[in-house]
Amino acid sequence: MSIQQDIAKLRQEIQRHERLYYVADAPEISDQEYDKLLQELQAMETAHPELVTPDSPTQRVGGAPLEKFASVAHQQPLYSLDNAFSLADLAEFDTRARKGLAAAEIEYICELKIDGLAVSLIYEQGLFTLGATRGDGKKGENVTENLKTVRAIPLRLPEARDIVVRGEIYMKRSDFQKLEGFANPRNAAAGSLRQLDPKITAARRLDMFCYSVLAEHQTQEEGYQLIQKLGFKLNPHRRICRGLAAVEKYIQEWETRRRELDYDTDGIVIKINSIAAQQKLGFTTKAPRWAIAYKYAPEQAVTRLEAIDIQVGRTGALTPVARLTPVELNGVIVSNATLHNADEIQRKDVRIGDQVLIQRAGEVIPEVVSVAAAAKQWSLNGAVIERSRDTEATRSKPFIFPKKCPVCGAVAVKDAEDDAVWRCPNAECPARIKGALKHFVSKDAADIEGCGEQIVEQLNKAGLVHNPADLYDLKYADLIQLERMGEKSVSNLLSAIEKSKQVGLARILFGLGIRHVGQYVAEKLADKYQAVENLLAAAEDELANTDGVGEVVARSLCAALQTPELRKIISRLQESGVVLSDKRARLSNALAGKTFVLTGTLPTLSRSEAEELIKSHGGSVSSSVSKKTSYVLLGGSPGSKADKAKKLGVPLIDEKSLREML
Ligand SMILES: NC(=O)c1ccc[n+]([C@@H]2O[C@H](COP(=O)([O-])OP(=O)(O)OC[C@H]3O[C@@H](n4cnc5c(N)ncnc54)[C@H](O)[C@@H]3O)[C@@H](O)[C@H]2O)c1
Ligand SMILES: [Zn+2]
Repeated sequence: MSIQQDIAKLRQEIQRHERLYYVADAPEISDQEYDKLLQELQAMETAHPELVTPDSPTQRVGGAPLEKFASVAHQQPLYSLDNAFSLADLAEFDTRARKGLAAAEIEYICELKIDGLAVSLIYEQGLFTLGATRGDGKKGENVTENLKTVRAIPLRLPEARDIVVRGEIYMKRSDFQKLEGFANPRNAAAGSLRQLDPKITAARRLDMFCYSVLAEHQTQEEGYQLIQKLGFKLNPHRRICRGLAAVEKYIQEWETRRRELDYDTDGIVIKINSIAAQQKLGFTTKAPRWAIAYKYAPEQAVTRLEAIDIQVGRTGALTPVARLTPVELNGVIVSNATLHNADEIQRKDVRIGDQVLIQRAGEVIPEVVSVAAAAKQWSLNGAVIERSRDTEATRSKPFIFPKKCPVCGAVAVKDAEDDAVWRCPNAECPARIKGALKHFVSKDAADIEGCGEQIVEQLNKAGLVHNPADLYDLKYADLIQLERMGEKSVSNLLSAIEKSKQVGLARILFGLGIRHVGQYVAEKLADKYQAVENLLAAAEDELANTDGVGEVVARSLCAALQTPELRKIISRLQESGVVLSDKRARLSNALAGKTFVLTGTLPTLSRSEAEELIKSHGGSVSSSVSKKTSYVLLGGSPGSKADKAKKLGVPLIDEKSLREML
């Protein structure tokens, strides 16, 4: 084959993966595999510059916009970023930039590279009027209605100005774990943002960090401070680094620290801080010359796949998990890896007994990347691993995805033909019951402290708890007989259960695990209906008219509320004294009569948690500082509210002092 044909073939292959990734939100290969293909193409084109075409993946950004949304032309293109896969690549970038700017040392700003998808937000006279995905960089999809459900996006700014802000939409790991069926949080974020029904987007709780603003300012950091003051959310971990050595230090520091974050990152973005310098260097067809993305190498290891277990979640989703011969992956012994779903197993042709390559990129749970039979050989840290499948001694067996739920034996079903996830449809399935109980007691729902996975299992196994209502019938005499339960733990558990009666309608509604009723929808319903009786009496079309609830949600909710099982549980909860009205649980009156204004990021509480905490102790929360404000609760990188408070002499307190007041 000629080099020309080789290049054409590789381009086609890359373009196919781009369509799968950007358009279908269903990548077939990992990002690292994709990056490798792109690097290969880049190397071939560098050797044969005459063969570069304008439509080559090395020359253009992203994927085509989906047709189901209206297309939006970006006023200024949304670029991609060039990559550095090593410190040597980075040094080259620094040298080039210093030459271009005739500078001895450059002031950079280093940021985490959030693994989500880029969007552009347009404000006119302070009003959020248009939000679009990046698309192919020049044209994106109009997803304004969906973006309006993202709480981190202000709908109106404190000033009536025209401004364009860009950033990354992402899904928190903790929220991703509550979902089933997506490969990773990025995928889930992209799939959630590109829903035709904004109510579904709302239920998924997306978040956003901003990283660019088209406005007048001298430095990148100044731009950030400007938009932070306007109420946008910025990642707090950015840092100004003077010179290459400082950048390298930042990169090293975050290599491990990023694991502690509640969101995936796939590298570090290094930008030149001065806007004048940025303008001087400009852009290539694909990316700015004044910024680069440093990508961390994924941690990989090779081991044997011993078995594939099927886990059954609370919604019945059957998730395959690989049991591995324990192996060390960057200091941690790993014995499980996710296989996502049946289609993934088939696509990768993963078989029991295979040597498998596992890796952990930004995420917490490692995944199976490929099997030895598919990649003829791998070289890993210098060692070459040969394929092993077909010798007599290591013959591996294809995995046949079970047609039945492995726990209860019910025949598995799919919600839709093209759905990748098989589900157990049996509401009485023990695995689903346990999953549902764990969900009910969890932090965002009834928040029964100390009632972890083990206790739930124990209570269920002992035949004491079958559904949420049973929890409130538990007696001291029942619990004290359980293994490992002393007097102290029994009374702690009982008082935690007692306390949970006051969490209010929204959380209990969420905790009941009704399909499509996430935290957001539950809050909207509680707001509108105030008491569970009103909700039970509501007709489907009335429910569908609720802010935040659409037809799909209303139908599933209405059907669920009609079932005698759920009605019974609700009435039993009520009889037990569980508050099923929106009256916020009053924990104390410590803050009665006090008004708080929140600004900046708090160390341990999210903004809504802080509001909740203040209200539950009798305080109130207001959005702007005035003479009537009692306290301004101050977090990291605060906005203009802090300045205003100082001017008016309103006391500033931190999270710790708030807790002390309680
Ligand atoms: N698996 C596949 O089949 C497949 C296919 C295509 C693309 N991909 C992956 O998609 C990515 C390439 O696409 P890309 O063009 O979006 O490039 P990129 O993700 O490497 O870099 C550009 C993007 O980084 C994001 N970003 C995150 N934090 C940022 C910050 N602080 N400042 C600026 N930007 C920030 C922005 O969305 C920006 O558009 C790669 O990770 C690639 O592996 C994978
Ligand atoms: Zn089952």
